[in-house]
Amino acid sequence: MTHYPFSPTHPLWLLGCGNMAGAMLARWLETGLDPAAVTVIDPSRTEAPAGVRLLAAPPQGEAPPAALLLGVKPQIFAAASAGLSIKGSAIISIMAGVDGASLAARLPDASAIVRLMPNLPAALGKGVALLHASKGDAKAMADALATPLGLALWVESEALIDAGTAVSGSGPAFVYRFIDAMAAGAEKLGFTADQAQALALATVEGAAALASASPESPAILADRVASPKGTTRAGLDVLDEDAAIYTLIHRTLKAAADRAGALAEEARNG
Ligand SMILES: NC(=O)C1=CN([C@@H]2O[C@H](COP(=O)(O)OP(=O)(O)OC[C@H]3O[C@@H](n4cnc5c(N)ncnc54)[C@H](O)[C@@H]3O)[C@@H](O)[C@H]2O)C=CC1
Ligand SMILES: O=C(O)[C@@H]1CCC=N1
Repeated sequence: MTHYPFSPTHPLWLLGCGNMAGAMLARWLETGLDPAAVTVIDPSRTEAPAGVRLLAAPPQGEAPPAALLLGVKPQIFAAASAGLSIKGSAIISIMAGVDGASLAARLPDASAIVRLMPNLPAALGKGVALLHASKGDAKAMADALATPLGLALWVESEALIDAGTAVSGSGPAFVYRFIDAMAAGAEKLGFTADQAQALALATVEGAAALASASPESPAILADRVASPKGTTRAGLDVLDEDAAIYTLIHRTLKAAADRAGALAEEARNG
């Protein structure tokens, strides 16, 4: 169980609680966060986890929360945060792109601002949380929120949050695409759709688990699978032709990271 620095009199508010903030909240509650310490502000939710207060709009006339998690889309951040009273609160933003300077300009009364870039496997405690301190000191609070999500990693350079948004924030989608492509290939080789998906998923899960447990790098492990003149080498020769897979993944990550920069601009104009 994690010790969370929140209570009904020292609360955590979530502004926007959809896919990502919802996954984080589920994990926090599962690991000991007191639901009575949490308020979800989200106009399209009809229910919240047991014991969590649900509001359609920011409460008026209440003391500011200890921390406010920004879980809305970057494009609606400006509209959604208007009228929020957060004097002295710590802000934890999971929004892609929106930089610390924009957050500070929009929420000047915040005592501290942390950018936290999570990913969806956080729901299982197998996610990644990249963190960057933009203003003030909310390290202990942010650590308490990040650690139960999986790997928590602070970065000095804010640019690495955009880079990490591409690698670990968006990354699960790229891995899912690989699994889907492997399953589609397996179907073409004769497996049923169900068999193909099960094979692809179990292979990726097992390969990742072994890579985690092994002192060897993934590059070495690939060579371990490949017997000289065997089946794996024949397949790797296709993936490696003109560094095809490296080039494709680099272009994929670059496009995602560049989009984070563009989102920042859209949020500023939103
Ligand atoms: N989905 C993912 O895997 C990841 C998402 N993020 C970031 O998380 C944020 C949310 O993304 P998702 O959860 O995927 O989107 P989502 O659309 O599932 O969640 C956004 C939530 O904001 C709510 N909302 C809309 N207007 C609001 C308002 N005026 N006040 C309060 N709440 C309002 C919506 O009802 C919705 O529940 C984005 O900024 C995104 O960049 C970051 C990392 C990973
Ligand atoms: O696609 C997006 O913009 C968000 C940020 C990282 C994952 N989902």
